[in-house]
Amino acid sequence: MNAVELRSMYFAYNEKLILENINLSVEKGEFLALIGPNGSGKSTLVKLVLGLLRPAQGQVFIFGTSVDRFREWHRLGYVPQRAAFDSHFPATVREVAATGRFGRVGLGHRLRQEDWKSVEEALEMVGLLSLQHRPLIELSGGQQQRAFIARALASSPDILILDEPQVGLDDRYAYDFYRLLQQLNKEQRITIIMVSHDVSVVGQMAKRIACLNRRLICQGSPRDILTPHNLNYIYGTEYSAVAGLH
Ligand SMILES: Nc1ncnc2c1ncn2[C@@H]1O[C@H](COP(=O)(O)OP(=O)(O)OP(=O)(O)O)[C@@H](O)[C@H]1O
Repeated sequence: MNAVELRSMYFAYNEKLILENINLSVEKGEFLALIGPNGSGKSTLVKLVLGLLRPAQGQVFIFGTSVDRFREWHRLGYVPQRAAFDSHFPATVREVAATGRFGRVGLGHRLRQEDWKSVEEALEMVGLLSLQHRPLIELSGGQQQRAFIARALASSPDILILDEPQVGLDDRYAYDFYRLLQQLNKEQRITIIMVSHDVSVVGQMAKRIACLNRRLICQGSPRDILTPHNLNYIYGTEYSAVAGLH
């Protein structure tokens, strides 16, 4: 059974076609990177997988169940684009991470000891346990980013979806962060779908890459996909030169 499957999926905003005939399967335990130029529909595709948007045509399945009938949303952890965060949210790091647990226990229910244990484990994983009682607004941008990753991990998800998570992370944390993602994928078998522009990182980490530009223009192993020809097509010549792929 696939973790995620999109079948002949179309999506439009106000009659403007954004995604066209998308067929994409993500196997359980896979690490898939989604790349494509600005405005190519990557975040939109992610929102369709999360059930936040509904396709105009076609189907989305999560663990074999159509999104219309899927109820186990706590099995999906989501780290949205940084711009979507409200960094003035008046809460501590621990409280922010704990909000991720409510998908599992249900809103309005109290977190029990084992739930707090999962929250603390998530904070430990992202290296924020020692800062857990600090207000989020007192943290650096990179630390805030890690707090939101802890929130996604607090529900012990089977699928982790990250939309350009590296934006705002400085190099030191980016390295730890990518190591963490690999650990989660390899040791805990969490399926990862990551939207990223960082071609060199994607090439090292992802098992498979899908390139989007309204349609799915190619998918395959990093070796097959990250060719100068494809990168020129997706991003233009300068980009592939910067990425050192010539
Ligand atoms: N709420 C919305 N209403 C109307 N159009 C939208 C909306 N959100 C996104 N779009 C449009 O849909 C297209 C795809 O946007 P999307 O954010 O999915 O692209 P993306 O590949 O994630 O881009 P980026 O790399 O810049 O983050 C863009 O043309 C965008 O302007």
